[in-house]
Amino acid sequence: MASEPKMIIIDTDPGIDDAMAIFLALRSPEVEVIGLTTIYGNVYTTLATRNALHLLEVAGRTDIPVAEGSHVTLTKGTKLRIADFVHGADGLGNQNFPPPKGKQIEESAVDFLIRQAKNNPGKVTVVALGPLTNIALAIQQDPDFSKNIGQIVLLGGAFAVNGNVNPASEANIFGDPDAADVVFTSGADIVAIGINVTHQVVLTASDREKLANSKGKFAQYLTKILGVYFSYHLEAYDNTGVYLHDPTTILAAVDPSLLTYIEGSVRVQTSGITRGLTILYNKQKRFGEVTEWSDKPSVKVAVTVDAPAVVKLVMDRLMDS
Ligand SMILES: O=c1[nH]cnc2c1ncn2[C@@H]1O[C@H](CO)[C@@H](O)[C@H]1O
Repeated sequence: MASEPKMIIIDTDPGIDDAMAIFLALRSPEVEVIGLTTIYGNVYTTLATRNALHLLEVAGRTDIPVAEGSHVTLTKGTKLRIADFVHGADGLGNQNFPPPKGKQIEESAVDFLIRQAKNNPGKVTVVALGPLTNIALAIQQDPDFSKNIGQIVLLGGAFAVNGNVNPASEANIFGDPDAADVVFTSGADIVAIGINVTHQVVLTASDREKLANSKGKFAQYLTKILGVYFSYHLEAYDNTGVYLHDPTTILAAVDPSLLTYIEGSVRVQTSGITRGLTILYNKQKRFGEVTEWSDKPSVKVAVTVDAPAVVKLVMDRLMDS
């Protein structure tokens, strides 16, 4: 294990699986969470900030700053698609938690991301668990951001499989396809974890039972909020388990060897019925014409995952808390 933990910023829209992911990161000695930045997606940004503060209070980690992110898409769109039907109206399984005592920092998420990357060049990993608006804004506002940021590990895309918003599009990319295209073509070191991979990582009803029976503080909390997430998976997929999208993405940052990757350039469809579609060009053919695909930087896209190892790590770390 590396002696110095990797600094990570989690860009998040909590979210039930975000809550699991944040707790998992806090229980992972390989990484040090230096901040949470918030975004819309599972909830609106204001509620994402409130939930991020609440989760840090539950974890006893109010030393970690929360910076509030964008309320609108990169193109200033305000018609957001919020997945309250997946996570509950409060984003955390309709539990009526009290409002957090703490507040977000004055600095915006974008300024926080830019500053942390600049102060620690090559050292900070952003784990992006929602739509990519904040990251795209950082790239646009600071020409050095793509170089300064160590790595961007993002949950997004449906590579050669159907989406979860519609057959074409995965939710985080659909939330801001313009931002996603900016990020994928930025030249930063990018690892994309799509639902082609996260749909293989399932927490079963019996795993949930184990969480419920363990004494872990995080396990106890998650047992309460997971109900809504389980109901949604049963209703939408006839699945008695739930997909561990966000926890898998955190573990890709913690231990990249849990997954395998292919490299190529990724572009995102930004309009029409395939809006949000992610296409990987594996660069095996040299096309004659110069197009919007030519000379785009390569990124890594996850293709396989050691699902049993991921589920075991998630369970072990959440129960031992
Ligand atoms: O059917 C869905 N619609 C919208 N969002 C979803 C759905 N299923 C899961 N997520 C949320 O979107 C991310 C993965 O795409 C995850 O954060 C998950 O919580």
